[in-house]
This record gives sequence, structure tokens and C-alpha cells, in this order.
Amino acid sequence: MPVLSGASNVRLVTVKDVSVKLGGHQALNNVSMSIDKGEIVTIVGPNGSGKSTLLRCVIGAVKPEIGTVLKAANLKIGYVPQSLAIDPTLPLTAGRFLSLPHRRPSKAVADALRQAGAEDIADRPMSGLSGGQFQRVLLARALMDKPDLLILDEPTTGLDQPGSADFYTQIEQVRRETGAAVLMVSHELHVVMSASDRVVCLNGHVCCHGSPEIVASAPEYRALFGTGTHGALALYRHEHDHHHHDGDACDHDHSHLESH
Ligand SMILES: Nc1ncnc2c1ncn2[C@@H]1O[C@H](COP(=O)(O)OP(=O)(O)OP(=O)(O)O)[C@@H](O)[C@H]1O
Repeated sequence: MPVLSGASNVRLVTVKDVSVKLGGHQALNNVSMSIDKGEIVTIVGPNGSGKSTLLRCVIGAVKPEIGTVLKAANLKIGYVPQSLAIDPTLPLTAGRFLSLPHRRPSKAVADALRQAGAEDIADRPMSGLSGGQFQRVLLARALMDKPDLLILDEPTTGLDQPGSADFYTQIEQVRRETGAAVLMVSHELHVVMSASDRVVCLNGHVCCHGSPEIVASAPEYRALFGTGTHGALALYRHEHDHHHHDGDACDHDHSHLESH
């Protein structure tokens, strides 16, 4: 099994039988999943499969019409968006950006930047940062309030492959250091295979879930991701030569795929 470093069985979020309709479109259909303390859970799925909608349900921005989203008492969530538009004419340094909208103690700003691997760019203008540096500052901002759960919606959009890999390595380090659980959406299958404890494969409904290797070998996942799956699986096997037994669940019934 991938090591659930810092993970325990303390449940942070339970999504149970959630269905969401957006503008007449059934975005989520009877979706259940959970996140435990300290684990990294990644949601994969094709475009329009409801990944962002599921994140928004967990955050509380979308209310399910059916089903429930239960959260641990006083759960603190830090959200890292895909990107953020910032007026390039604003003379705003990365450190100052973390002190918006209200002033923060400089130690808290410095700690968050360090945890996000961005301590050396505190005094640099936001408009001059590279894509990877910019995402680290967004990560630092999400860490300011010491969240129990970090939620990231395709945070490496626009980064090249090494930049994405570096960013996800940083996420694993944040998890190790802070013990925060991570729920993220990613299109980068190789990253999903190496950096997640559990993967949820979504296509309106949950096609398949479990450890990365179990999901990668599931027919539902292969049907959705085609040949890309094989490369990801090969890489995963190469890097993680071990077996999976417990705790994984894959629905091998194809019948529900046809209904969506
Ligand atoms: N306000 C809306 N009205 C109608 N349909 C919507 C609305 N918002 C989202 N949808 C639809 O709901 C579905 C799920 O959207 P969602 O953004 O959750 O998918 P996603 O898996 O995150 O997609 P992507 O990978 O492209 O970001 C999509 O088909 C989308 O077009």
C-alpha cells in the first residue's frame, strides 16, 4: 500500500449519496466518498465529469439536492484555485498578497511561504512570478489559517511537466509537515499514480475508487482514459513495486456506465 503518512482513521469529510443538478444538467449522480485525516485523495475524470462540482460540494459552495456532505466539527479548509487574475499594474509583493484582505503577522506570512516552498520570493512582485512560483504563493495563502484539509482544483494548469511534478512534491511535503489532508483534482495521471493515497474516478457517478494501482487497472478507468492509462500504470508499477489488498473498492459492473 502507499504509505498514509500521518494518516489516521479520523474522518474529516463524508460525502454520501450526493446528487447535484446544475441548470438542468445532472452534474453529480449518487456520489459517495470520504476523506480521512492526513490522506491525499485525488479526483480524476474526463472534462465535465463533475470534479469541480464535487469539490464545491465539499467546500459548501454547492448544496446537493439529494444526499449529504458531513464535515468534522470546526474543520478548516484551505482552497487553492486553478489560478487567480491579479491586476499586473498593482505593485503587490507575494508577502503583501498574503496579508490581504487583512493584515497578518509577518511570522505567519513567513511560515506559510516557507511551507509552500516560496520563502525566497516574499519580496517579489506578484506580476513577475513564474507560474510555479505563483501557485506556491496561492498554496501559501491557503495554508495561512492552518487548514485540516487542503482543496486544490487542478492547481498545476499551465505549468510544464517538471513544474507540475515539483508542485505536487511540495504538496506531499506540506502534508508531511502540517498533517493536512489533501483533496485535489488532477488531469496528470502520472502524478495521480505516484502522489495519491486514494483515487476517485468520476464520470458524473463514481466509476471506480481505491488505491492508485487498483483504479488504474480498473476497466472503467481504462475505458475513460484509454491508452494514457497504460503509460501511467507502467510508471506507477515501475516506481511502486508492491501489492494491494485491503481497503480498495472497484465497481466492475459496466452497466451503469451506459446510463451517463
Ligand atoms: N451552471 C451550470 N448550468 C448548467 N450546467 C452546468 C453548470 N455548471 C456546470 N455545469 C455542467 O456540469 C458538468 C460538471 O461540471 P464540472 O465543472 O464539475 O466538471 P469538471 O469535471 O470539473 O470539468 P473540467 O475537467 O472540464 O474542469 C459539466 O457538464 C458542466 O457543463
